[in-house]
Amino acid sequence: MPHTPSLHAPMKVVVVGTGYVGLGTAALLAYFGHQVTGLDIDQGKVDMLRRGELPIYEPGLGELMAECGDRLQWTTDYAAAIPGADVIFICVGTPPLPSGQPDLRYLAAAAQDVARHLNGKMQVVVNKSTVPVGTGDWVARIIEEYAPDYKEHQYNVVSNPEFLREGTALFDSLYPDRLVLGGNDGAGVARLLELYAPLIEQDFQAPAHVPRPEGYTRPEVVATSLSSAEMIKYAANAFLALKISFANEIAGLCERVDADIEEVARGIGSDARIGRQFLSAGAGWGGSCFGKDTSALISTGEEYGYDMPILRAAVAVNQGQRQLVIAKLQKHLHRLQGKRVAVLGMAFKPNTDDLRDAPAHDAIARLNELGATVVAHDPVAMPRARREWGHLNYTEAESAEHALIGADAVILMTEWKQYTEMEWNGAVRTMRQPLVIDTRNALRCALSTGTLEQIGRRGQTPAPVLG
Ligand SMILES: NC(=O)C1=CN([C@@H]2O[C@H](COP(=O)(O)OP(=O)(O)OC[C@H]3O[C@@H](n4cnc5c(N)ncnc54)[C@H](O)[C@@H]3O)[C@@H](O)[C@H]2O)C=CC1
Ligand SMILES: O=C(O)[C@H]1O[C@H](OP(=O)(O)OP(=O)(O)OC[C@H]2O[C@@H](n3ccc(=O)[nH]c3=O)[C@H](O)[C@@H]2O)[C@H](O)[C@@H](O)[C@@H]1O
Repeated sequence: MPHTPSLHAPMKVVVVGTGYVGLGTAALLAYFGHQVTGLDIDQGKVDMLRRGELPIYEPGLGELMAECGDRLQWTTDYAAAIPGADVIFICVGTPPLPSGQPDLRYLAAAAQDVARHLNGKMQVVVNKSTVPVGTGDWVARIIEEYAPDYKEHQYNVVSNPEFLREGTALFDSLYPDRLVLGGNDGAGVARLLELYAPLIEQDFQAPAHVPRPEGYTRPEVVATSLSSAEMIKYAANAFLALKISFANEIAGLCERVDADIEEVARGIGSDARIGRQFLSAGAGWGGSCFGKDTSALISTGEEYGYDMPILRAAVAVNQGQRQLVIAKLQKHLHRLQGKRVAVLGMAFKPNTDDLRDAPAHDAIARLNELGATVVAHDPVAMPRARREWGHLNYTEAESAEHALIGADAVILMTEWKQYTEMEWNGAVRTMRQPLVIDTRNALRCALSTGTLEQIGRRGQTPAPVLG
């Protein structure tokens, strides 16, 4: 059934940067009935999008975009897109520099190009990229400097941080817990409240493939100053990262005292003050944001002479989890030189092709250093790994089952459903040595032969047979 957009007044929106966040934002706003132009400097990405192809893997995104029809356009041309826009979202990348601070050069370039083409009427520039506190004010200064006919108060900079997770981006965008809008003058925030009215009031027809969850009503609107909004984004990611690191630290102690982290996490998470989510022990957090954002917060503290020992510890525990994966292999195989190790999962988490700061990368790199032979598989990220992981030494397996044949060990790095639901007992029989390192505590079946090592749980040697 064709989607009927919300009855709220449509606006003209430009989304600068068509990565994970830009595409999610563009699709959401077009779905609500706004006229959206996605703008990127990468001609290849824009060409793909114009052909109806997606440059990233994100479940359901293609379907949602297809429902938006002509309300969604793509361009590389600032001069054509910016003058007519009511609202301009900046969603460019802010990757980490070796110092830990985010690299703001893409943001500066985008802000300058936006400023050059502002039209002299009230337009709102929204910063959705994750940026250090104070960056919104800096963007306002860039606009002041580069807008040809800048007049005080005509342009408004608002911070609207993004909280979506890759792999569940649409669900997170359509049914968020909160909407954070930070601005130093009410006009910009007021316009965003109008823009987001369908989301705030939840008066849109839920897409068939991303239904509204039972009991969900609406997001909480958190209106703040510009700098508080910027801080909220970093503090939220830092808290989630440290919650995982805490679970990993307790998991280490569980292994030593013969307790089970899965039981412990359930037991503490059922206290509503703690909450069940983000207590899964494993190979540690990865992805494009937790590492980058914890480092950025620590280095902002350093800038002000303010130490952040809790965050530094969360980062250190996370590094330890990555080494633990190899230590568990060594515990059973000892010298890894010449051993054949299968790695299942390359993306940093399931349902994405994103390889940024993926724990699998560090595992393969270390196995290379130790002289092991690596056979790797991922359901969607292998083509991307071919482009981005050329410095690593591994061969691709055509399937998970193929990866296991003749292997001395298999490491489950990413809990893709294909892997957790694989017929493990049959597959391990094709291995040279049936050693399974499940770094995500994702395998629920018991192995009839061999050894299963998990994180913070008792190993199974030999495992009890189920069924
Ligand atoms: N990936 C995620 O799940 C989330 C990311 N964020 C934040 O959102 C921001 C964007 O992240 P991603 O979407 O992952 O980035 P990305 O790296 O996937 O995409 C960034 C896009 O910006 C484009 N770009 C760079 N400079 C440009 C310019 N001057 N003009 C136009 N386009 C330009 C690039 O070509 C690229 O397509 C970052 O600050 C990130 O921390 C926030 C929440 C979630
Ligand atoms: O700023 C961002 O980019 C985003 O970062 C995270 O989202 P994302 O990185 O996509 O994925 P998560 O689901 O948070 O997982 C991050 C990492 O933590 C790991 N993780 C997650 C949960 C858990 O309990 N244990 C655990 O090890 C995952 O395997 C993954 O490597 C946040 O969850 C989003 O709210 C935020 O918008």
